[in-house]
Amino acid sequence: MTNIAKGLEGVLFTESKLTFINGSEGILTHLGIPIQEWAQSSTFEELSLALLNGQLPSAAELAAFDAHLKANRAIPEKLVEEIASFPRTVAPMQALRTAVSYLGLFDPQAEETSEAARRDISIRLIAQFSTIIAAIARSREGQPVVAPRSDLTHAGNFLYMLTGKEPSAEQTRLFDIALVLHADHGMNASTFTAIATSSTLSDMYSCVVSAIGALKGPLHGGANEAVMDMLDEVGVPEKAEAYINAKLDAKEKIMGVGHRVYKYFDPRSRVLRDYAEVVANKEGKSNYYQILETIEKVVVDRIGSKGIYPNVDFYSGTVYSDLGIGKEYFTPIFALARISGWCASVMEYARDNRLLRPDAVYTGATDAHYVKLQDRI
Ligand SMILES: CC(=O)SCCNC(=O)CCNC(=O)[C@H](O)C(C)(C)COP(=O)(O)OP(=O)(O)OC[C@H]1O[C@@H](n2cnc3c(N)ncnc32)[C@H](O)[C@@H]1OP(=O)(O)O
Ligand SMILES: O=C([O-])CC(=O)C(=O)O
Repeated sequence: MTNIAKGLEGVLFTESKLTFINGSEGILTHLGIPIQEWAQSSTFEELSLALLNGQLPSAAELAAFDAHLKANRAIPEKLVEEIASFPRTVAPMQALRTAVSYLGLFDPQAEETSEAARRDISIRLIAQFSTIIAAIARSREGQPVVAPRSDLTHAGNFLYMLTGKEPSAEQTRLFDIALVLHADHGMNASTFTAIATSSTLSDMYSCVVSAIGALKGPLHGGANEAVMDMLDEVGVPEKAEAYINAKLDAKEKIMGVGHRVYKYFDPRSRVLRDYAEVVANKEGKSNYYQILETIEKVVVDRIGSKGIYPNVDFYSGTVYSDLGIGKEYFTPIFALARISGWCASVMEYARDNRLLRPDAVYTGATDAHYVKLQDRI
């Protein structure tokens, strides 16, 4: 019998020097450096450059990259107007997909696929995702779009554009850590989609637009918003245990748990849980954190033996929510971080490109013949 790798599980299709994951032990490294060290000591800007370059940057390289990002934060006025004209009912990820595609129309380099062009476009996309997502959020909330500032970090400037207020150093740092944790994750569905598009020698904007579409689904990046829906449905911590037991009894999936690669705790979920706990204890306010604690316990007790543990989406929403961000923007924020991984992975694959084209076992009709429309019953 032909072996089918359903969902391409375990299929190795390329080599990469960017990200390593040991799913059974819950280990994640970028360039060999543990994710906990990136979260503790680095910044989103530095990790993005390290992924694009395949090595840790020097101080001068990082300063030049940072300046380049800052200089590219603004988006065309026409795009701001277009975003403001989107119907309010449009989901932010729909808006992001359309806005990034539209942005490409203003980029004279958009159709170029040389390494140098891909790199220039990547830097612009990393910088401009932030401005686009903030503009989408402000417009949906009926508020004026806030122009980017060049004296703030990537994380700080995003929060500033989103809320119209300069964030505290603590808020900026927390958000920066969340961006670092989400920046890259090997051959996940959206990165794979970006690479599949790029493998046809298509352009960078097409790769990224395809990736946004893949990230949007609730089995991937959309799970962070779905977790928040679940928390709102549970309402109070006392109801969490019965709620999860009922879902599991009904063989329904719990959002924010389970992962194709991790069969143990996702290390990023541990970092985010620690921050969520600190915020909850300090502010004494987070019902959400207490509900998640209970859900985690029930899930690990009941289906941990199947390798189902909290993933990165499980605690990220509480962190964003503590920063005052609405749940509709959680998945675009995932994209705000993952754009670096998409671009770096596309560039890495493009250096040794081969068209991606898997196959299916044919199980349809054989020996059939065309029947004229009028003769069909
Ligand atoms: C950033 C990210 O993309 S991280 C993932 C975000 N997605 C989510 O949080 C959505 C919820 N999780 C899931 O749907 C899955 O765990 C996925 C899609 C992430 C990975 O799934 P897969 O590797 O395809 O595993 P699959 O869906 O085949 O499940 C395997 C078994 O685990 C169970 N399982 C998997 N995830 C869950 C879950 N979230 N809740 C309950 N049971 C689950 C399945 O029911 C199945 O059980 P069975 O063998 O008894 O039928
Ligand atoms: O790797 C995956 O399958 C999902 C993903 O993007 C992540 O966990 O960050």
